[in-house]
Amino acid sequence: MEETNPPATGLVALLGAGVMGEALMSGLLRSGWRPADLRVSDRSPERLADLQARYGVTGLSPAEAVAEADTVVIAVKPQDMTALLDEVGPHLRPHVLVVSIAAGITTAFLEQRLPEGTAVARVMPNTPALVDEGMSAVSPGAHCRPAQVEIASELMRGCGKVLAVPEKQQDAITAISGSGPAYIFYVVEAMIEAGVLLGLPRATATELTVQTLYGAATMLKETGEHPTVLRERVSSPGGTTVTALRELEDHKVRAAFLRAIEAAAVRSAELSSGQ
Ligand SMILES: NC(=O)C1=CN([C@@H]2O[C@H](COP(=O)(O)OP(=O)(O)OC[C@H]3O[C@@H](n4cnc5c(N)ncnc54)[C@H](O)[C@@H]3O)[C@@H](O)[C@H]2O)C=CC1
Ligand SMILES: O=C(O)[C@@H]1CCC=N1
Repeated sequence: MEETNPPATGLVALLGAGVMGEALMSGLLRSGWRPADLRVSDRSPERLADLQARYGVTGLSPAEAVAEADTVVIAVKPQDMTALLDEVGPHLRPHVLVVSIAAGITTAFLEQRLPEGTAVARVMPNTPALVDEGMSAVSPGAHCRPAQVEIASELMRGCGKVLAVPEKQQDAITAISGSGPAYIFYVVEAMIEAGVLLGLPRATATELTVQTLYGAATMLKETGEHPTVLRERVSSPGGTTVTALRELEDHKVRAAFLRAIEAAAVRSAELSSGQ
């Protein structure tokens, strides 16, 4: 039989199979890992049974899941991290790589709660991983070798793009690309509401908005043009676009984005201290 599993990750344990855990797991399965390469754990037995039924993966307790794992991916909420680390720490294999995707949780936080010398990597992914269009940023901890950064990157490449970054950038990255899909969905909601306000059927307003977003994102990605250039091309002198943009400027929408994203980064930095 053809060997499709990238061997570097070895057996992967996923702890916490909620929104992001499932996105990552399904990305791995779509990109060559087999159900037998994965051990999955979730606090909710119903959730675990559902994932076992849909993906054919093996569901276990956290301690059982990590016992034979070469790579452990932790995808629980930051508030659940300490209890989980205490539970699995004694069961980790000596040369394991621990990859955490929890917002705000630093590699130092993880290293302090895991056996001395454990290799950890901090990763910030986002939900478009569900459709293989994720954006992940990977940072190594003190004991994580370059080859292990590559293993963490390989895991994330299963569902999108990956950047290796210094850890000091992670709070800003969490605020931009980690939380970013929510800001875009929020803008989309507002545009659809505006269409409905103008009398369009909701389905029509939705189709117009979603395709416009998709087209604009594709232009940004494929042309490599600066967004200002692309925006100016839409704005005819004395026309509709510039009239709308003046309203956005009057309502300080750009300043609101700056404030909002700054607040998200501050919140990310707070999460390691358990607030
Ligand atoms: N949702 C998002 O857009 C993103 C989330 N993240 C991070 O990913 C992590 C997970 O977030 P979501 O998937 O949104 O949350 P979620 O609440 O959907 O999933 C967390 C899962 O962990 C399970 N869990 C909690 N404690 C556990 C334990 N001790 N053992 C096993 N399973 C346990 C829960 O039952 C739940 O299914 C968070 O740390 C978050 O900061 C990172 C990037 C994006
Ligand atoms: O809202 C949160 O805390 C997580 C991290 C990035 C996206 N969702």
